[in-house]
Amino acid sequence: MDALTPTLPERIARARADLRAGVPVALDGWLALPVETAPDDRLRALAGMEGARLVLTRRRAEGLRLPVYDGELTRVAAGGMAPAALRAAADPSRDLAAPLKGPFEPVRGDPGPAEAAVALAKSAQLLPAMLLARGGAPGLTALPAAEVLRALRALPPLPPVIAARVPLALAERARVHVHRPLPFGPEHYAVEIGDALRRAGMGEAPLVRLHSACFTGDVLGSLKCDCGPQLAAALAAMGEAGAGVLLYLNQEGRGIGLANKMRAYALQDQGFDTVEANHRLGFEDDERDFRLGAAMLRHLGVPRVRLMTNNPRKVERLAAEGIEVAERLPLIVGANPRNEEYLRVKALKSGHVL
Ligand SMILES: Nc1nc2c(ncn2[C@@H]2O[C@H](COP(=O)(O)OP(=O)(O)OP(=O)(O)O)[C@@H](O)[C@H]2O)c(=O)[nH]1
Ligand SMILES: [Zn+2]
Repeated sequence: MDALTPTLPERIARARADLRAGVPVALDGWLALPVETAPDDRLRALAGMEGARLVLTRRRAEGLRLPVYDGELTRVAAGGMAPAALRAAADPSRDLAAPLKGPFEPVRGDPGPAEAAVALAKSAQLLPAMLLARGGAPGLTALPAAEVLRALRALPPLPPVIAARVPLALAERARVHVHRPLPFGPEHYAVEIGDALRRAGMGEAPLVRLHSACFTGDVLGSLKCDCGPQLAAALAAMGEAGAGVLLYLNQEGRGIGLANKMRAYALQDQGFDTVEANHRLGFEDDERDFRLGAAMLRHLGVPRVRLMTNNPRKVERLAAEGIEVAERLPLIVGANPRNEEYLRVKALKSGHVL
């Protein structure tokens, strides 16, 4: 392969853009099309092709009361299925409007590229519902399914691009570092407070916060969660200590993206809790990859941390990646009557320590 030929990770980046644009991707002789973004005529065309099937996650299948799955996926025959029926099966925020779905006929046997197709949809932050059929078309991004799965599980290189001083109201001596995943993906930010990096170099364990993006909480001041107050309290504590590192990971909505988080909120308005809503959409309750945080800490030269979190999974994930968590500091702020239930469910179902 020469230097001008796109590598597999580069072709995967291109495939993610294709899927968001509603363009199918070719996987091992199959076409894979996301139900969420595909235009109706394209869904109809694929549903008319040989072997047409709808691939959903087990989570979504459970929501549809479809007790047919192999492993984490469900495949149902989709030959001739109308676009509206496909969309209703894919998108539970339509469950109230379109309560009657099916009957569905399970597809068994060789799963083909089903798993890679769903993994690509998730990595494009689309609903994990893919229409598959045998065939090809000119001009499509073509990928080998098994290698796609391996590549999507791997941690991308996350080099720092640039850093500059940004004095903050809560911590005047602050620098913002931008880290950019290669070849392509959302950038993540490290906010360095005071002389945290110098002190880390001398063996001290600085205050560290792994914060996941929450547009509604961080920017709008939403009362549905505790993100905004946690962000402010972490920065204030670091400012006071004169040192700290806040990693701002662009994993909105626990990794499902803002559109899906709003779908989850719509389901929560119908009575589902934060975990159930994720499952109903076809996602796991937490789709974040905390290895990103560890990679950024390694780049910054911070091997030991005092981690501000109530989430034991963050401690475990960092430790598994070789970052020593010298201490876990609880970060309990921002409780209010509107997020009482949300915090209770996180403690009950996601193991958060209150
Ligand atoms: N899918 C989904 N995401 C949510 C919901 N409420 C908040 N979030 C997201 O949850 C994440 C909260 O992140 P953090 O505060 O870093 O993590 P945490 O797991 O609560 O752990 P600690 O705050 O460290 O104790 C953000 O990405 C929010 O956008 C929800 O109801 N559904
Ligand atoms: Zn939030």
